[in-house]
Amino acid sequence: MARYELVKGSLALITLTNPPVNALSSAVRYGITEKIKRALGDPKVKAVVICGENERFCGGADIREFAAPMRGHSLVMLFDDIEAGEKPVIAAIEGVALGGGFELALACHYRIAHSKARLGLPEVTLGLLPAAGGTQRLPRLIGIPAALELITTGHHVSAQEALKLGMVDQITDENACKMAVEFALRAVAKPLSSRRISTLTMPCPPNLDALFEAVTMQVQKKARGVMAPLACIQAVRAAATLPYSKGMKRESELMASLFSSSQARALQYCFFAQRTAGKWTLPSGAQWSNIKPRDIRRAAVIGLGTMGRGIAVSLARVGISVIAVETEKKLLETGRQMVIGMLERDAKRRGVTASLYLLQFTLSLQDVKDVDIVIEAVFEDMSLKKRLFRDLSKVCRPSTLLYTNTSGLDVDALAGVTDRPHMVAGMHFFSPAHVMKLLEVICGPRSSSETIATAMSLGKRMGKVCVAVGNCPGFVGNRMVKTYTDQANFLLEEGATPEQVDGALEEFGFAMGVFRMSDLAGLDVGWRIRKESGLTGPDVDPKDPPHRRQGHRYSPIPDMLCEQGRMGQKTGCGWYVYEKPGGTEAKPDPLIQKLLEGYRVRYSIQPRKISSQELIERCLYVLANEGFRVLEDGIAVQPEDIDVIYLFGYGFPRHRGGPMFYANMVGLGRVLDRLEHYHHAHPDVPHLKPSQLLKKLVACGSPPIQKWKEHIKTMHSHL
Ligand SMILES: CCCCCCCC/C=C\C/C=C/C(=O)SCCNC(=O)CCNC(=O)[C@H](O)C(C)(C)COP(=O)(O)OP(=O)(O)OC[C@H]1O[C@@H](n2cnc3c(N)ncnc32)[C@H](O)[C@@H]1OP(=O)(O)O
Repeated sequence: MARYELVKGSLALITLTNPPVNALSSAVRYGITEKIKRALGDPKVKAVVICGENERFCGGADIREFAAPMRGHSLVMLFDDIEAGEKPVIAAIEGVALGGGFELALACHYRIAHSKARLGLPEVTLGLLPAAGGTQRLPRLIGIPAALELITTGHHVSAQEALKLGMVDQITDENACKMAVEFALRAVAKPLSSRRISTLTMPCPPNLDALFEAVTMQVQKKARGVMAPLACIQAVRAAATLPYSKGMKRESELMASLFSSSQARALQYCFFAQRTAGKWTLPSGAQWSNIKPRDIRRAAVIGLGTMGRGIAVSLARVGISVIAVETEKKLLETGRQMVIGMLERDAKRRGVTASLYLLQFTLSLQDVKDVDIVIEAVFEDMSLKKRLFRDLSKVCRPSTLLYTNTSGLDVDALAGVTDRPHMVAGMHFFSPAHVMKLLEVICGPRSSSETIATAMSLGKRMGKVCVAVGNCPGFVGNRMVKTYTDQANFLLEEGATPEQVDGALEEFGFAMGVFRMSDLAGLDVGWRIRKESGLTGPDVDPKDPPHRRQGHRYSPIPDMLCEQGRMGQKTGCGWYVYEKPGGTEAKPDPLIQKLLEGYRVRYSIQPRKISSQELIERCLYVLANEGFRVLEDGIAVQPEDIDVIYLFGYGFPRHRGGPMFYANMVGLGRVLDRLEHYHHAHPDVPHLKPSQLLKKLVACGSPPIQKWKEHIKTMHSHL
C-alpha cells in the first residue's frame, strides 16, 4: 500500500499505492508509517519524497472505514513524526490532495504541486473536520481568515490559488514527483526549523472575536442546523488561542463529537449514493460499464422557453453545437438574446470565452435533419409533443436519438408516434436547467440501452448528476413531490398557516418551505397540470364535491389562489405577499389567512393547533412512503437513486441524507406506526396508507438501507 525506493543514491521515494484515489486506509497508514521509519532511520537517506500512484497524491482518509470505529495506525502520530523528523520530507502533489491527503502534505516540510492539482479540506462536507492536524496547521500556514474559509466550506482550490495562499511552495507543469526529487536534493542543506508548521507563530488579526462571530453567523445562515461547520470554527478558534498541543486535543474532542453523529452518517451516505446512482443497470443486464454511449457533437433543442434556453446553454458550454428551434420570430429573437446573455455571463464567471459560435437559431424544423440528438422542450402538452415527435421522425436522419424534457408525461406514448421508438427516452432537466445539477433520465419500455447510455453520458458531460428512472406519471421526483404538496395543502385546511408549514420545513433544513418554493416556481405550473388531468376546471366530474376528486381528498385552495391571479413571486402575491411583482421578500398575507378561515367555515372544518412534529411527519413520511412505492413499482431500482433526486432536484437537506435515508434514520417501524396513525385519521388520503414494501422491510427487522435492494429484487423493474 506504500512503495519504497531509493533514488539518486540518497533520497527515499515513498509512493502511496491504493487506487483509485490512494485513500489512507488502515493498510496505507501502516505502509507509510513503516516506510517513513525506514527512511528516517537509514543513514544513506538524506531526504524523503512522498507521492501517489497514477498521478493522484491522495484523496484523504478512507471514508468507507468511518462506518466502524477507527483502528490501526493514527494519522496524527504519523504526521507528527514526519514533521518532527530531521530529514526534509517533500510532498509531490499530482491530481488531488484532499482531506487527510492534504493534511499529510501539511505535515511535510515542503509541498510541490502540479499546475492541474486540486487541494482542500472537504471533511466538513462529510460531517467531519480535518482531525489530523488540519485545523491547527492550516491557519498557522495561511492565516485564520483564509483557513476558516477553506475548512468551513470544504472548497477545493486550484494549484494556482494554493500557491497564492501559501499552501504550496512551488507549482510545475512537469511531473511533480520528478520536480520534488530535484527540489529534495537542494533542500538537504537547508535548516528545517522554519518548515515545521506546528511550530509557527499564528498570524492573528486584531479583531479576532468579531471575525469568528461573523463567520459563525454566516455559517448558521447558510447551513442551518448543520453541526460540522460550527465545530470547524471552534477548532480553528482553538488554533488561534491555544498552543499547538492543546489545540490538537480540542480538534480531537470536536472530531469525536461529530464522528458518530447522524449528520456525518447522512453526509457520508450522500457521497456514496451520488456515485452509486451513476452506475445504472437495465433489466436486460445492460449497464453503465458495458454499453458504449454515442459521441454527441450536434444537438437540437426544440422550444426556447425557460427550459429550452437552459438546456441550450448547458450543451453549448461543453462544446456541443446547438440548433435552437422556435415557432415564431418574436419568441426566437427573445430566446436567442436570453441564451447568448446566459452563455456570456457563464463564460465571464468561469473566466473563459463564450462559445457563441456553437449556436444557431432557426424557425425551420428542417434545419435539425443532421443532428445527433434532439431534446424537445416545448410546452407540457401531450398532443403538441406528439405532433412534434411525428414531424421529427420525418425530418431527422434515421440515426438521430430523440429525447423529451417532459416533467411527467408518458415517454412511451411519444416513442409510439415515431419511426424509432427504441431511440426515444426522457431527459428531465430541472429549472433553471443550466444551474440545477439533477437530470432524470427516463427509460421507456422500448428505449434501447444505447439511448439510455448516451443520455447518461451526455448528462455527465454537462456536469449533471444523472439518475436513470422508469416511466410513470411524474417519474420519481414529481410523482413523489405531489404527495408532499398535497399534505401541506391539507394541513392548511386543518388549521396551519403557510408560514407555519414552511417554518417547520426550514427548521428541518430545507432552504425553502413548500409554499415559498411554490411562490418562486409559480403556482400556474401546477394549476395547468391539474386542469389537464381533470382535477380542476371544466373537466371536473360535476358529482365531485370541491374537496374530493376522483374518489380521494383534494384541496382546491391552490386553484382558488390561481383563480384570483395569485401566481406567486412573479405577480407579487401567492401564498405570501411580496413588495412588488418579481419581489423576493415573502411576508405573511392577511388575505390568505382570511381565505383559509373562510374555507374552513364553508366546509365546517374545526381548525386545530398542529404541532411541528405533525407537520414534519405528515409531509416527509408520506414522501418516503411514495418512495417505497416507487421502489416497489420498479420505477427506481435503489433508495440511493431517490435520495440523489431529492438532494439535487428538490433541495432536500443533505445532512438528512434524502427522504429514504431519513426514514431509515427515524426507524422504519416508527415511520410505519405514524403512517398507520395518520391514515386512520385521514382514510380518504391513499398516500398515507403504508406501502407494501415498507411493511415488508419492517417485518424483516428493518434492515439497513444498503440492504433494501435485496428485498426489492423480487419485484418488477421498469428500467
Ligand atoms: C472517535 C473519533 C475518532 C476519529 C478519528 C478519525 C481520524 C481521522 C483523521 C483525519 C480526518 C480526515 C478525514 C478525511 O480525509 S475524510 C476524506 C476527505 N476526502 C474527500 O472528501 C475526497 C472524496 N473524494 C472525492 O472528492 C473524489 O472522489 C475525488 C476528487 C478524489 C476523485 O473524483 P473522481 O475522479 O470523480 O472519482 P470518484 O469520485 O468517482 O471516486 C472514485 C472511487 O473512489 C472512491 N473514493 C473517492 N474518495 C474516497 C475516499 N476518500 N475514501 C474512500 N473511497 C473514496 C469513490 O467512492 C469511487 O468509488 P467507486 O464508486 O466504488 O468507484
